[in-house]
Amino acid sequence: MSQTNNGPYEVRLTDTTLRDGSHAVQHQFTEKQVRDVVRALDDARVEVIEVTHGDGLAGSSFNYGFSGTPEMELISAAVDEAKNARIACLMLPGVARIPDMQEARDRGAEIIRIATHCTEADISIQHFQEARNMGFETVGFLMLSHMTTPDNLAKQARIMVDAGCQCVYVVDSAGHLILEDVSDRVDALMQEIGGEAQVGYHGHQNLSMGVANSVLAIRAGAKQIDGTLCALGAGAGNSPTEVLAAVFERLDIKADIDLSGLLDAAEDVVKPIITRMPLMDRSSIVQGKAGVYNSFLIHAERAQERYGVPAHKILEEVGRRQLVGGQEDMIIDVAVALKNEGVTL
Ligand SMILES: CC[C@H](O)CC(=O)C(=O)O
Ligand SMILES: [Mn+2]
Repeated sequence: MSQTNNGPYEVRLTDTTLRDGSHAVQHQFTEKQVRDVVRALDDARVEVIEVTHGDGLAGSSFNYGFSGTPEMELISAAVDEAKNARIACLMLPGVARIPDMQEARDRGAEIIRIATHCTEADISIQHFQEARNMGFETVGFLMLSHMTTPDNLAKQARIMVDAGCQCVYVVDSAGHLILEDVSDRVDALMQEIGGEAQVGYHGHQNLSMGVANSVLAIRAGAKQIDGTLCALGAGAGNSPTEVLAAVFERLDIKADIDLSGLLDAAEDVVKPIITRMPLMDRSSIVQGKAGVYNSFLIHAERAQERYGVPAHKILEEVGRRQLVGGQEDMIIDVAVALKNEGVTL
């Protein structure tokens, strides 16, 4: 049962338009776009801006999709452009390696966010230790957090904190969590690590819950919240940063953000860049309902084109099989199996 902390609440917003939003533009952000978005976010007093390939450092690959511009160049441009904001990078152990973190650090990134599946925190231990040695501020991402219980999630958070992590996020990678699903998880983490580290929340919009879930996360003790401008992100997109800021103002949640600057950033800087608006459509709602990793949407759509099997049917079966990040190739298996069963467009 969730325990609600009494306010007033104070949070740090991390904008991940230039990392999670990278999925929505097929990893084709240009240096100019990165500079424009960083300048707009920085002017609106956003404290942390994440810049990396959508699948994290070294994500540019045949499997995940190649970057249009090398991410290290984008990181340097972001560092150069930001006057006050600090630049964060995300990495998945096994996709990126410790030297990749070092290069991001050398280029001026100050925060590293290390992501693992929600039951696999142990693979991040050496990365947190090394990150602290490099002088990074550290954040842990427990992805697909709906796939384990609040108690187990708290045990995984403990592993990250013991390794040197300073804030562990409940990451709703599938946009599957609803209300108390979030506050119960944040609460469990607060009880386990609250005295030593912060708790954060990263939401997706599949079931239209990103902003409401963020508020409940804050009321349960979360101090770091993620969003993206115009909700630009994998699958259905993320909790929109500009909506979070507006709701925070209404609820007296202190984030020290310039709301009108953020609205301009969303409308005038990010909207014109978007080639594909994140939508709560059939496929992404199915993802939210079935608990499917948002980054799988593009892969399922590609499989639809290639095998003539509807993407939402593929995603439903992916949910049934409980596939997790890193198993993108299994989407092909699912498409072929459904085709053989006669499931077609
Ligand atoms: C590549 C890491 C992953 O996509 C992190 C994230 O944003 C999520 O799980 O939602
Ligand atoms: Mn995400």
